[in-house]
Amino acid sequence: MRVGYLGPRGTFSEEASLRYFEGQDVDYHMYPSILDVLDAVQEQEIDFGVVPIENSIEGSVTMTLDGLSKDPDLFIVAEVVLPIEQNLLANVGTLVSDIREIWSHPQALAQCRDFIRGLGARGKAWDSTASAAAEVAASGRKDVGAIGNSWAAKKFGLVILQSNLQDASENHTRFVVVRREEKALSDADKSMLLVTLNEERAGALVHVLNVFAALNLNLTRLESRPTRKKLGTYQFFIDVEAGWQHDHLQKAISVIGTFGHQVRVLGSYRKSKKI
Ligand SMILES: O=C(O)C(=O)Cc1ccccc1
Repeated sequence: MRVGYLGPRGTFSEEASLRYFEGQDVDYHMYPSILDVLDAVQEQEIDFGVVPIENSIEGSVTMTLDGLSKDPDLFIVAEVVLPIEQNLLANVGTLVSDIREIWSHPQALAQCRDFIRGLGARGKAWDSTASAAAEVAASGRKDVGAIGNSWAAKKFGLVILQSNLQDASENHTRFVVVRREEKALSDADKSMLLVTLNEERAGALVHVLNVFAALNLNLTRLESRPTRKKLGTYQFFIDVEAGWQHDHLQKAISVIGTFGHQVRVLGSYRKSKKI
């Protein structure tokens, strides 16, 4: 089975993939961006893609949400929640006080905003934490550092100047495992829906939410993203504690449909246990 994730070696996405597929016969493929992973699933270059979707400090990975909403063939079949420990990585001989720039993935920079400001350094965005680490190593510079996984330090010959430096000690990222065709798992106990309202009218969202409440369906997340059609218009990503085949969820989807709104099931899977 072919599994793709955001590379190069040493990303948090790699860690999530290895943990989720541990013990299985897997041929791993790395891609330079999250959108490339989703495209590769869509084009069936790989069977599964593993992408980050949400972080406890910084919130949604908007690139993933937008990629999922754009592509009607993608389906989430699992989630993996990983503890994230951010580290300051640098070339041997670098002093923390000499660091002027910190390179990393935007999610990692955001998780360490206070730390970076405290150093008086500037952040610079790369496609992944590990690509930032690789670039720091290749540059040989002693006035830059990278923020990332301790695995990346080993892979690129960097030293860890400081560990566990994210702005809140509790730091978890939820990754999702995506495949192309729908595969409804009979033991799924959680689903992700994408609701697009057909009109803007007072109470439209409340009516949708009331359907879930009336059917005793617990919502664990509600995230809005712009429709990209007009300022002030949104789509809603809704996580529900019920498998896709659950009677109540089927009923909710059909009732919301009768209101004229669009509902797409983005995935259905078993709730992750924290690793
Ligand atoms: O860049 C990485 O290592 C990723 O896998 C994306 C990411 C960045 C920060 C936290 C979790 C995932």
